[in-house]
Amino acid sequence: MIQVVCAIIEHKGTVLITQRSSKMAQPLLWEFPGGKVEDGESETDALVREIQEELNLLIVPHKRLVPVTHTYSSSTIELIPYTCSLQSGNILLAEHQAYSWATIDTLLNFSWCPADIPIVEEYLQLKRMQL
Ligand SMILES: Nc1nc2c([nH]c(=O)n2[C@H]2C[C@H](O)[C@@H](COP(=O)(O)OP(=O)(O)OP(=O)(O)O)O2)c(=O)[nH]1
Repeated sequence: MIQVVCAIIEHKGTVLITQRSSKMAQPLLWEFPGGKVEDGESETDALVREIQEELNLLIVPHKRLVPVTHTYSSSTIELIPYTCSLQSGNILLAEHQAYSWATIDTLLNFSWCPADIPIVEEYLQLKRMQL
């Protein structure tokens, strides 16, 4: 199974979400940015590396949420989410089509990659408990 880490980057009451480009797998769907964990790499090292490469941002991972296993037509992934904070950098999109700093109450309005939906739901539940 392919392990994919993704970052829920929280900043000023919003979270960063990204739209996959037409050339990527799951084209034009929205996701939490991240990517595959390489051999010998920790989940959090992979996350920090991917966000630097894809978005030019330095992040700090915090809480690991519940991983989601999802089977797409060509492969099965384990998608492992972490809440993260932003340390520094300005967004430069290397691969994605678009990004949005989305407020919590708009998250369900986006067309998500299917594997992300349980993660969005868990995250919304966490946020409601914190209110
Ligand atoms: N990064 C990321 N990938 C996701 C999410 N949800 C989801 O289903 N995926 C899928 C899409 C891809 O099939 C796979 C991750 O591939 P990727 O293309 O983002 O990873 P990568 O940057 O390491 O890829 P590569 O081009 O180096 O192979 O996981 C998500 O929230 N974030």
